[in-house]
Amino acid sequence: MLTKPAIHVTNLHFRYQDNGQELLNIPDWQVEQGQSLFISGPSGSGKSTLLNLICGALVPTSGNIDILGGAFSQLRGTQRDAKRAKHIGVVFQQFNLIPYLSVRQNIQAAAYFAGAVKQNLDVRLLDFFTQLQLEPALLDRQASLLSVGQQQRVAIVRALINSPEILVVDEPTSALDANARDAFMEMLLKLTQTNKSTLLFVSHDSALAGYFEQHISMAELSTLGAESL
Ligand SMILES: Nc1ncnc2c1ncn2[C@@H]1O[C@H](COP(=O)(O)OP(=O)(O)OP(=O)(O)O)[C@@H](O)[C@H]1O
Repeated sequence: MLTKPAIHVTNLHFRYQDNGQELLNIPDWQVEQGQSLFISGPSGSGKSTLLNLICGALVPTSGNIDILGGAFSQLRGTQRDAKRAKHIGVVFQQFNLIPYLSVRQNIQAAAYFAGAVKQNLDVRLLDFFTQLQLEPALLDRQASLLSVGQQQRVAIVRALINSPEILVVDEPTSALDANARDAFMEMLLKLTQTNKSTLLFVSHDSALAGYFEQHISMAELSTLGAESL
């Protein structure tokens, strides 16, 4: 059975308004559903920018990004926000938890923005906490009081709580030592496989590529489909 690609990028060009140079030029690129993909590239090559475009925090200067077979980057802001909340989980480099809210409130906020506060939210929360070896008592702790490792795991729970089809992860291991990094990667891969999510993971650390089914560099992305233009 043919399934629609999780992500389809066509003729994408991107430049920051206050920075004249074109940063991204991706002619034609698809990511299939369920795939785990590692995107590497040196610092400044546009990895975080690409993820921000895919999750709709930025819009292309020109070109299109479709998500799950439907328009995404072309949608108006609120529609795009709603589609992101429903279908895309994001783990940022700095985790971006809301510091003055409790862990539970941080996760509930993500469920709320997806438009469906699921009845079994608490059950799912506790299940994730068990899998990630997080104490349930942490649920009522203020997010600013968590250790870096705890913040990272809570950020994963928040990203996965709505069972998104697509999980986008930006360099989450830079603050970890080698053992903690390996444990984190195994946990992330296991959770995304259980969830059957498409995983996009960016890092400048090519040592992590072995965890993924596919690996592409930012330089290769710029040439995909170029011959057919
Ligand atoms: N808001 C912005 N306005 C203007 N330029 C920006 C902005 N954000 C990033 N840039 C520039 O765009 C380029 C790509 O940045 P980006 O953060 O996407 O790269 P990266 O590959 O993720 O880097 P790193 O591995 O260091 O995180 C850099 O030159 C950066 O200075």
